[in-house]
Amino acid sequence: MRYLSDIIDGLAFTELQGSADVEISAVVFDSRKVVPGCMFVAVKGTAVDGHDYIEQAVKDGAIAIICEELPAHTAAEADFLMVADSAKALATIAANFYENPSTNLKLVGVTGTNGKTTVATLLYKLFIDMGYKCGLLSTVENQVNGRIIPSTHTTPDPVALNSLLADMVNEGCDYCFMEVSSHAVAQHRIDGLKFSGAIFTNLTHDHLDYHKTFDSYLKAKKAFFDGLPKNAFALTNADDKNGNVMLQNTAAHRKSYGLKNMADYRARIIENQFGGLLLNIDSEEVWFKLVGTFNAYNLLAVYSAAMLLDQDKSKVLVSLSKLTGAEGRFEYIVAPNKVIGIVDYAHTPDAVQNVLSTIHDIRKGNEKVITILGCGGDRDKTKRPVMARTACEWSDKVILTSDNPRTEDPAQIIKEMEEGVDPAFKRHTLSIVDRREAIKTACMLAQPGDIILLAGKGHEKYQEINGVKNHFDDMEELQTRFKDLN
Ligand SMILES: CC(=O)N[C@H]1[C@@H](OP(=O)(O)OP(=O)(O)OC[C@H]2O[C@@H](n3ccc(=O)[nH]c3=O)[C@H](O)[C@@H]2O)O[C@H](CO)[C@@H](O)[C@@H]1O[C@H](C)C(=O)N[C@@H](C)C(=O)N[C@H](CCC(=O)O)C(=O)O
Ligand SMILES: Nc1ncnc2c1ncn2[C@@H]1O[C@H](COP(=O)(O)OP(=O)(O)OP(=O)(O)O)[C@@H](O)[C@H]1O
Ligand SMILES: N[C@H](CCC[C@H](N)C(=O)O)C(=O)O
Ligand SMILES: [Mg+2]
Repeated sequence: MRYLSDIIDGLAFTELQGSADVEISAVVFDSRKVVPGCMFVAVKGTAVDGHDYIEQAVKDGAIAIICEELPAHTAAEADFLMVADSAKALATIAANFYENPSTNLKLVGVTGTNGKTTVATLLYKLFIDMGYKCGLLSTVENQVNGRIIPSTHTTPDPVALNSLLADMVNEGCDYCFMEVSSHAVAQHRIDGLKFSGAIFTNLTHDHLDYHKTFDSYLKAKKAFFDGLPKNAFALTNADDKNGNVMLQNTAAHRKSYGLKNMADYRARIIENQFGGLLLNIDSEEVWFKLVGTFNAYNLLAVYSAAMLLDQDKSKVLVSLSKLTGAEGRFEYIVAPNKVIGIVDYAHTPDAVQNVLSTIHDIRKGNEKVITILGCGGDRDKTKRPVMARTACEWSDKVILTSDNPRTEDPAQIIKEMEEGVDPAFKRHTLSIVDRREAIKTACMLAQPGDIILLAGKGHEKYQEINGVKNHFDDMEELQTRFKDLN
């Protein structure tokens, strides 16, 4: 049990109705989750306004209300606190409620368009392998020192986030590695946290439906760095066009990594094969299990962060060389007839280009590349034709299909992707709405040695259609089809 006075510590509020220092049973920001004795934080969202649910929350037992505007009728049963920004207040309150767990472990956040899950997961696996107790907050899953807690978002909401961090502290974790999405920064989900370090991977086209312009997407990422304390490290990618922007206004120690430009930590690719990468990393030659130039960046980011966290160089390199990446990122299987199938989470134009250029770099001869690609519904529409065009430029055949249509018409999404296909390439593309059928068709078309890239859904175990998540697993589908390829 926590007292109201504890959980509003540090909060600027402008009006208070009721003054009793009551016990608060929970902090909730969704009226449907109100429990007796809780505090309800009314947040203005993208779809509805939490202020419209205050009355319901009080009826259901909320005894303290945080809001930006007082409702017309303020029930006497509850305390009302007015704040300038409820989303920001929620972050402070959630951190206070769980006794500021981020101050009791070393928290490292990873941001960027692509590579967050890979970098955070590798850091988690690396530090576990080196004997530390750790936590992970990622798109694929959350982990509290080996215990898996399913994840619903790339970065959880402030209450879930602080609750998970508190579990990590209670279980003795030394470190937590987490992904920081641009939505999380913009919605202040991370505002109550104290970071020991931040890592920037890259910035390319995504989420313009939400941020509207590339510049405001960039500013959301930068705001994460702007908020770092001065004893943290701010590690950026020196080869990314916007890498230095991240460091412009941060109080933290500025560090960089890169393969091309001058940087504090440097690496060079010596070999890039299906079996892995041979890198010269900080003057040591090491084989890694991950594949592709983009993973050279991810590995270097992980190595650099480990150095900034004062770890032993050779111990780090030995451990890192044994590790595999995150589930659903460039995972491949080979059929009995030698067709290769790759499952990858590429769902941005840059990721599609990276994964396909990697396939080109590492294929042995002139094997054909068949790409199966869809685009998510209720997400950035402007990336659809670009992703399709990129896939066509780098493949011999492309099958356009569904990703997670969500509430959109899947045929319409495919139509918007088709806009990006060069007329000369049209005869090499097929549009098949049913993803299972698309996979089946690719398997029928592939000749021994050919490579099928199944892009966009990676680790996901479902396909979301009209609010319903039906079981669907790209790797499972591929394995079923591959059994019959003799
Ligand atoms: C667009 C977006 O990011 N939306 C997030 C946002 O919800 P919202 O602003 O739409 O909320 P809303 O539905 O308008 O409701 C406003 C408020 O009223 C409350 N409410 C609502 C209804 C009700 O009956 N009672 C009630 O109290 C809600 O709890 C909320 O507090 O805040 C919610 C709580 O934190 C999130 O769950 C929700 O994520 C939605 C489901 C989502 O799909 N988000 C995606 C886009 C996202 O966040 N993605 C990033 C990853 C991107 C990447 O990997 O690059 C992520 O971090 O996962
Ligand atoms: N450093 C990188 N640069 C460019 N592309 C990358 C990089 N790392 C991974 N990718 C590509 O992006 C895909 C997604 O990678 P990952 O899941 O690590 O990124 P993410 O930033 O966590 O994505 P999300 O925003 O969905 O959480 C991979 O499957 C791969 O195709
Ligand atoms: N974190 C990303 C994941 C996209 C994955 C893709 N399969 C899709 O559904 O669009 C998002 O929410 O935009
Ligand atoms: Mg991720």
